[in-house]
Amino acid sequence: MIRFDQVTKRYADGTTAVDDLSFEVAEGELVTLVGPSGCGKTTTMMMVNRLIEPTSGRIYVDGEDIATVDPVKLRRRIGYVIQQVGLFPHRTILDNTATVPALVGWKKAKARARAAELLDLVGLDPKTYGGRYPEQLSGGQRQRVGVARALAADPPVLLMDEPFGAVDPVVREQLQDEFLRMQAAVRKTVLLVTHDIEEAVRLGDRIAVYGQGRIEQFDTPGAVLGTPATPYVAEFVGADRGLKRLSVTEIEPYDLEQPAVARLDESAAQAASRMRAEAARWAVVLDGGGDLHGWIGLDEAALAGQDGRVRDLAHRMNAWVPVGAPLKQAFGVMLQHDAGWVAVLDGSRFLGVLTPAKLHEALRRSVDADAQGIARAEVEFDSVADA
Ligand SMILES: Nc1ncnc2c1ncn2[C@@H]1O[C@H](COP(=O)(O)OP(=O)(O)OP(=O)(O)O)[C@@H](O)[C@H]1O
Repeated sequence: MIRFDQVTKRYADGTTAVDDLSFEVAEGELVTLVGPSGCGKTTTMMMVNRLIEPTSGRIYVDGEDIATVDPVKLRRRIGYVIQQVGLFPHRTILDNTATVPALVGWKKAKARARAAELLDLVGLDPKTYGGRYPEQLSGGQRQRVGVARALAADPPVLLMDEPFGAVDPVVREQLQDEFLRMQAAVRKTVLLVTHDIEEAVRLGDRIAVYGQGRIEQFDTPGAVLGTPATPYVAEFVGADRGLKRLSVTEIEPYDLEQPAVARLDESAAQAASRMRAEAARWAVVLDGGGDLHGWIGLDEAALAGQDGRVRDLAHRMNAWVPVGAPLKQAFGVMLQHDAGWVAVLDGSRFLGVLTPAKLHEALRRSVDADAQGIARAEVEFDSVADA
């Protein structure tokens, strides 16, 4: 959908901002451009909507050489989101959002209806926020309006330059999540510039890691983290690679441990004897269909004995995550509930639990899989003890 063919940009003072760049972004793909300040990310992006012209080379959008397309017409097909959102201070949020459709000649009512729909899409109720002015919104809300506005004319391509850079980390994570949900629905072809490798990893289908004016590696987040192509990339990806990997490694059934199980309809004594046999101090409580009901401790089960029912003694289990969620989420839930383990569910069906040791093992498996170029399920090692 977007193709760079040997593109070089040299500024008048001799600075080579982008040097012989070739890469391709597929339709519906989200590619993040990441690298240190001054490496040429913004220059790359601004050449796509012809705010900057390349010195040599060609750029194609949807198969068309953009040098032959009128820049104004080109920009109508390309949404642009920047960090300083640049909303018009004297126009309402609704009118700000409707700017581009109005420019391209939509009727006012249609443009506004579209704007309201988009505000809704980015999580701002148009009834509440549509009539406000930019200064009456928080930074994060303004950023969302910026995204809504860029999408208003339904462009197939979206360029985003540090779109979440101006907000605090908590809001940023929230905006990133919302953006991913939205992108799953609208499937734009997106180029997104960031200097934050964590953001690049969370958002990108693929990541272009920039060195000085060049792409050092262009690959999936897992590959960039797992097998950096050059020492430079390894350095950039950083020492806390394990932590970053937590956000991209998904929980699989083979990562899980099978704990002792108590049945909802059995007696506490039965449950206690099974826990003793398995040297377990607690058991998960499942119903007849294998759905998670909660958990029960050995001591309380033993104390209640024959007269106690598991059903009456079970505690609610709030520390759970769906299978396929990133390890980071499981880790977060563990910390949030101060729990030594989290249950992993497929819908409501119980699959197993993730303990800190299993989490560590899953991470190691992921590192080894990338190093050996095989699937994570195929990695074999003995136990966490020899890690
Ligand atoms: N108009 C210009 N004239 C001369 N040099 C420029 C001009 N614009 C950018 N540069 C230089 O080109 C290089 C790449 O700049 P660019 O803005 O693309 O980097 P970036 O990776 O987006 O950086 P940042 O993350 O700081 O925004 C830098 O060395 C910059 O100083």
